[in-house]
Amino acid sequence: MQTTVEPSEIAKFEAMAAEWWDPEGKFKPLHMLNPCRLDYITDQIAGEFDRDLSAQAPLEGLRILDIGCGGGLLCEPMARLGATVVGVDAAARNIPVAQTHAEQSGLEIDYRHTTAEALAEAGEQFDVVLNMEVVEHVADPQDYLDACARLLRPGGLHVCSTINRNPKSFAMAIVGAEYVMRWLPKGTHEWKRFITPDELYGHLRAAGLDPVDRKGFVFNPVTWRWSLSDRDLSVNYVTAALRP
Ligand SMILES: C[S@@+](CC[C@H](N)C(=O)[O-])C[C@H]1O[C@@H](n2cnc3c(N)ncnc32)[C@H](O)[C@@H]1O
Ligand SMILES: [Mg+2]
Repeated sequence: MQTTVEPSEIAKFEAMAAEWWDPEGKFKPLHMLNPCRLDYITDQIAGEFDRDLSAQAPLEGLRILDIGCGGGLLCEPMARLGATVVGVDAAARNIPVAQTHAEQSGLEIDYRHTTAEALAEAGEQFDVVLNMEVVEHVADPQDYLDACARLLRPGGLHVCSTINRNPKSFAMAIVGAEYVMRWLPKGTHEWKRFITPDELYGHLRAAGLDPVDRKGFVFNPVTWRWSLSDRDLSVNYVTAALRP
């Protein structure tokens, strides 16, 4: 079977699997980004599915796939909000780490070691596909996004974040994050795998989705916080797209 998994990329995540839930560990950047990206994700879901986020379990009844879920940093808050969550990762070692943490948190999440292609082949369908910080690690972004799009039911929402490709993103996401701040192990990201927002919109459209929104994730070194930006998509950014 054709696979969009890049073995050298998966090996990097296998080696870091034990650190997923350490806020000061190798996934510190994702822990810092989590509140900001959760705001974006929940707002998009609430808008698309007409949910009141102040309700008790606002995402109840929604079936959400977190593709490339890692340790489950997004699966857990989604499950807490009442969604039925399937977390899938191509790195086998992430799965027991995610499962153990969910059990300790008293959450029921269906974690699986598989791929988007295999799920699509099996005919699985979701209301929402979360695809956060994965597309810059796959073998072929278009083939991968084609499979992700097939996993959405008509009217479904696809949220996808990645890193832009330009001199600034090289300075910030690679030199800054890996060499200066040492937030990430050296070699975590390859600049040539980064994707511009227009390229990503092109891939999403080619996969049969309608892009409806994109925003930047911007880090403020003074407040030490991430926030959403309408204008600055120069490094980290997120998109929302719908399956017609
Ligand atoms: C940077 S991490 C992001 C984890 C999670 N989405 C988050 O944002 O917290 C990328 C994850 O994607 C997984 N991955 C890479 N390529 C994949 C593929 N083709 N299919 C499924 N998962 C993949 C890696 O194993 C890793 O766990
Ligand atoms: Mg990444």
